[in-house]
Amino acid sequence: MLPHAADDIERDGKSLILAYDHGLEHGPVDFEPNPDTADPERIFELATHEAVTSLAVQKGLAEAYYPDYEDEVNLLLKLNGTSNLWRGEPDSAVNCTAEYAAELGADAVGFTVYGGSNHEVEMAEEFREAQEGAREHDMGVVMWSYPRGQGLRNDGSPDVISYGARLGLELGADVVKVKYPGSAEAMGHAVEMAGPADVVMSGGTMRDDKAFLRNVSNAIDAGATGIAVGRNVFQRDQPERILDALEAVIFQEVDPAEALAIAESDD
Ligand SMILES: O=P(O)(O)OC[C@H]1O[C@](O)(COP(=O)(O)O)[C@@H](O)[C@@H]1O
Repeated sequence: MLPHAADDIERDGKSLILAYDHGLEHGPVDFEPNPDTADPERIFELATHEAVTSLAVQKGLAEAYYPDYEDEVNLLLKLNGTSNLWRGEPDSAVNCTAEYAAELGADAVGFTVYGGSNHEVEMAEEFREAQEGAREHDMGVVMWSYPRGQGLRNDGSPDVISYGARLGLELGADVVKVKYPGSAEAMGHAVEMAGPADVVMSGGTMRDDKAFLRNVSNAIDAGATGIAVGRNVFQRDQPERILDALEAVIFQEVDPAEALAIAESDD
């Protein structure tokens, strides 16, 4: 087996990926709850929090901001992305090569694959190029494995999410990012299907602290190695506080209630 290529974006085998590709994927609406977060500088600063094992951004933000943060932040460069202005069958334009990601100092590359979309075949071919390019440059590969498309009735069902986790393993990802399937049991199945690939849960839309941390804790108990989270951190009034709590849940495997108490005592 290949040496674990994702070590550079993990801490003790666990990850907290701070995702900040929302300006492309969803647009400015995602910054409205916490307007300061429209400024990428705020998020690069946030990514220096010790809980964060990598920051996932698109090429444009990496070019503009990463040179000032390369000593403090691990870069996970997304190589494809789509805007919310696109109304077609799920697809994602490749906007960066693995070679250029390496030139920008990336520790790993990120790539979205919409299994089940009418564009699945070309997306898998594009992923091949990204994955093999990453191997040449010793960068880890993180797949955003989000099955969806007109042929899929329930893209949030545990079976579909487990299939997405397996796609990551089959196509050569080191880390597969999947939506939380709703229970620890279902997450455990996804983890099992991913075999040696690590599975991280996606953050999702804003939840209250306890419900959110409970899902993360269940995912960790089920064998997930962490989370890739955006809105559930940066849309909060105090993003650092939830990072403190996530650090306790993910890396110390502390119960969510205790993790929140720790975060409050740090205020
Ligand atoms: O395609 P969707 O479901 O709208 O979500 C895409 C977004 O979700 C993520 O995968 C995770 O972000 P969140 O934690 O905010 O859900 C982002 O990287 C991406 O922008």
